[in-house]
Amino acid sequence: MNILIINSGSSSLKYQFFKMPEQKPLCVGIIERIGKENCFIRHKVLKDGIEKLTERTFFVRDHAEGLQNVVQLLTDAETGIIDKISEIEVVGHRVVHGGEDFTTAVMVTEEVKEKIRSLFSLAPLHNPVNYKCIEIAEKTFPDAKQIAVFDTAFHQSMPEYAFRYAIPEKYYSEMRIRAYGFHGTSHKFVTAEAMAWMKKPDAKIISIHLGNGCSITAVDAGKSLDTSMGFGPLSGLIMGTRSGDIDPSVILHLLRQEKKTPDEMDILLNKQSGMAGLTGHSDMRDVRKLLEMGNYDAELAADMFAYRIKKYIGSYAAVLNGLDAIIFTAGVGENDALMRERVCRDMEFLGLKIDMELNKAKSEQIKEINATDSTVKILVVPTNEEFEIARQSYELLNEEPPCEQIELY
Ligand SMILES: Nc1ncnc2c1ncn2[C@@H]1O[C@H](COP(=O)(O)OP(=O)(O)O)[C@@H](O)[C@H]1O
Ligand SMILES: CC(=O)OP(=O)(O)O
Ligand SMILES: [Mg+2]
Repeated sequence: MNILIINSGSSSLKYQFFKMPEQKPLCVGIIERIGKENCFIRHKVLKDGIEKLTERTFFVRDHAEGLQNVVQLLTDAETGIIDKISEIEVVGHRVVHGGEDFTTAVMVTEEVKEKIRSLFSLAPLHNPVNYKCIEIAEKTFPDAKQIAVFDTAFHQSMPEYAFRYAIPEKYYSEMRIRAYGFHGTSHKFVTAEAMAWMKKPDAKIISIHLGNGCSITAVDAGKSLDTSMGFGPLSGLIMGTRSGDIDPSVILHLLRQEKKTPDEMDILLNKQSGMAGLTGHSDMRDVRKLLEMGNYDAELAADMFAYRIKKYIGSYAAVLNGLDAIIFTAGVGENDALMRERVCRDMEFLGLKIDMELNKAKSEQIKEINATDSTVKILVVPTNEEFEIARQSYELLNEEPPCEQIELY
């Protein structure tokens, strides 16, 4: 079975083409910094045992334009992996918000699309883009089955006392206002990898996903118990352009004082806050350059970013009543050793002690970066949401999981 996976994040579009059930990734690609001047595509194809890499800086306005470029690359004689569009049999889509309705992968139907549309305002940086990609895929690959895998699904195991908000009950019973949690596909994948690596299926793990969007999850024996994002992907950690946790009185004050409209507040909190609001840059690589120049705003923002994560680690260690490992994953978590060090500083009381040298070493695989006398493991686990979506899509169509995991690249 040939399956194309499309993962639209808030700053990127990632895609992979797999042969299933072998789980062989024949093409892996990413478009980064969508909508920005220095937008970049990396497209890697494995053909006849030879790896071929295409990289270029170009400009795409949005994810839809990005996806059209991907389709061209996939079918191009030089860079492609298929001769005909009809060779793609299944398209698996990452969809960020699925509300309470989805706990597993589903076939995309008109009803599912309607549900995704109804959640646009709760995940404004994601659901509209995810929906657009589904529409483009339906037109481009008319014979393929379309499958949706939701970020929210993994967190449906949270207990009610964790997912409810302390507001009048009718807002839950009538309007389903509760915490849903996001990045579930990533948290599920990296914690499963870590449990297998530690040979500990009952491990208590804190999974820290630091991309453009950031979230942290307490996972006990493979089940999500609590997570930092809530009703939408806006609360919790400080992100590229999102504020994370903020006292609601600030929002009320701004609505009253500056007579902001709900849409203006939406833009302020989702697009103009976080690292962008504090330093002028949403991309941690740009913030890192400012840090190297000794910029005060960047130093403060990096301290705030790390401090927020630290607070959640303490709180989730209490939620889990123990801790076997913490995991760093996603763009910042996998690549920014200095940020990992800043987070893990002064955490010895919790049994967390980082090894500076191991932390600096580059690796494409899972790596342990804790000191030998750290009682809690500190792991860097490369996430692979596309792989997890491919597995879940295969399982949906075949009612059984694909064969055992093969080596990824
Ligand atoms: N080498 C690096 N050092 C620091 N940050 C990095 C590095 N590479 C990527 N990043 C960060 O990762 C972020 C993107 O992460 P990613 O998980 O791909 O995001 P998303 O899926 O949310 O679009 C970028 O904003 C960038 O700040
Ligand atoms: C939910 C979310 O924030 O996703 P991403 O980090 O991919 O933007
Ligand atoms: Mg992402």
